[in-house]
Amino acid sequence: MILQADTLTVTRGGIPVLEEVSFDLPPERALVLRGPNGIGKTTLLRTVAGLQPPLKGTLTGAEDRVAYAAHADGLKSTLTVAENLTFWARVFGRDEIAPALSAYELDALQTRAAGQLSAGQKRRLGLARLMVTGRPVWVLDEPTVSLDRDAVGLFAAAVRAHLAAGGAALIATHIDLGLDGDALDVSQFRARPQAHDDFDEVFL
Ligand SMILES: Nc1ncnc2c1ncn2[C@@H]1O[C@H](COP(=O)(O)OP(=O)(O)OP(=O)(O)O)[C@@H](O)[C@H]1O
Repeated sequence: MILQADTLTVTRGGIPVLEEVSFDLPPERALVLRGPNGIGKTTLLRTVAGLQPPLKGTLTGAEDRVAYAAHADGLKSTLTVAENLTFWARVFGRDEIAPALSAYELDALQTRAAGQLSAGQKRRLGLARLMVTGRPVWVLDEPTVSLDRDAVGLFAAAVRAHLAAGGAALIATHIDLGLDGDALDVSQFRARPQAHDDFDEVFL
C-alpha cells in the first residue's frame, strides 16, 4: 500500500468536519473523493498533505512522499514558466522540467512570466509542478478548474502516466476523469454536531 488512512478525524477552524475516515491507496491507482460542497474534501486533502495534523487517527506513507496541488496554483508571478518549474524541481533536489513542459503543452510559453498567463494556462503550470517533484503520491484539489476539454485530457494523461510509473493519486473532483481506481464519497464520514456546551448557553 502506498498510503493508508486509519480512522482519521480532520478539523477546520478547530471543529471536526469528517470523522473516522479510513482508506487504502495502492500503487498505480487513483482514489477520487466525492461529496457535496463544504463536506470536508479540502480539509482531508490538507491533512494528507501535512498542512494540518489530524485530530485523531493515523496516516501512513504520506511523510515526504506527497506532492500537493491546492485550489491556488502557487506560482511565482514574476518568474517565467520554465523558471517556476526549475525552482520547484530544485526544492525537491531535481532539475528536469522538459517532460512537464511537454505533458502540459507549455513549451511555447516557457519564457512567459507566470503572471501573464491565462487562468487555464496558470492551472496547467500549477499541475505541471507535480511532475517535477518526483514524489509518488499526488494529492489534487479540484485540479480541472479553469481547464478546457483538451487540457483536461492532458491532465488525465499525465495522471495515467504517473500511475503507470507506480505512483498514486488522491483527487477531489466533481468530474469523471476515467482513471483506474475507486471513488470514495466522504459524506458517510460527516462529523456529528458537537455536544452543546453549558458555558455557551450562559451567553446565548
Ligand atoms: N478557515 C476556515 N475556518 C473555519 N471553517 C472553515 C474554514 N474553511 C472552510 N471551513 C468550513 O469547513 C468545512 C469543510 O470545508 P472544505 O473546504 O474542506 O469542504 P469541501 O468538501 O472541500 O468543499 P468544496 O467542494 O466546496 O470545495 C465547510 O463547512 C467550510 O465552511
